[in-house]
Amino acid sequence: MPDSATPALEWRGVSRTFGDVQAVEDVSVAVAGGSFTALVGASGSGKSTLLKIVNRLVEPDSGKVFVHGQDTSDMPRSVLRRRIGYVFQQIGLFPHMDAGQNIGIGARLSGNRLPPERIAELLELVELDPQMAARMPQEFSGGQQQRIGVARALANEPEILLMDEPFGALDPLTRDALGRRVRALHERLGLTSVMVTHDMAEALLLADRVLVMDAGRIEADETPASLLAGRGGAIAQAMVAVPREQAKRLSAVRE
Ligand SMILES: Nc1ncnc2c1ncn2[C@@H]1O[C@H](COP(=O)(O)OP(=O)(O)OP(=O)(O)O)[C@@H](O)[C@H]1O
Repeated sequence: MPDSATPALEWRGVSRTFGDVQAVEDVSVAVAGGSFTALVGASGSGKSTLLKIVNRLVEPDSGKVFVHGQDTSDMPRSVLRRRIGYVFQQIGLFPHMDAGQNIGIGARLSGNRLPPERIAELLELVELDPQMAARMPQEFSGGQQQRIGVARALANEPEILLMDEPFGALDPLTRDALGRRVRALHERLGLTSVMVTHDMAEALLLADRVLVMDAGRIEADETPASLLAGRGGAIAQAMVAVPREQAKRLSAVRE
């Protein structure tokens, strides 16, 4: 039975190569239930692969993933994916399906149908008008589309929400607002969330814990406060320096 001492999610000695590329190398991390973790790193550092291994979009070469102490390699993929909501990079809505059908796709794939009232409830959860269920994806802005992506990920009432660069394609204002909304939803629904981002400022502002990846390995595992106090090593500090330098340069701008 799950209990609060068992991590909600754990990678244990997980590795994966693609040809000559070591995408993920011997990663062991345990994520506490109810926490919001950011996975930060340069392009190609292995963040997406680490996330995809959780719901078995990618299988590891070695190592295992546990959800509430249960070995995921023993679970049918459909059962695993019902317990884990996944927000894809580049939104990934089906263009020929309306918003409601996109939100209900997980249920449909497992032979069920989400009732219209549940679709309306999910749209309201991400602060969209329930009347919008019949609109096609291209009739929404990028930020609204990504909110539909979040509603879709939450449709099965998952315990864990994985987000792969969810705000990557959005303008900074929308990105900031949506980040706050997602953090508020995380609290309200009692989720365990892991979010991949390139953006250290976003990670520092939204997460309880920041994992820094480099060349397939976790190079730092710190709280935002600890990173801002200078800990986590050279790679993490080089990433923290970017928003800090920008803030300094902005505060030096005079009329
Ligand atoms: N299906 C695949 N086939 C071949 N190589 C892959 C595949 N998926 C990932 N890789 C390689 O593994 C490495 C890690 O990729 P991954 O997508 O996990 O990195 P990332 O940190 O998420 O990058 P980004 O921030 O650009 O999305 C990269 O060198 C990538 O080219």
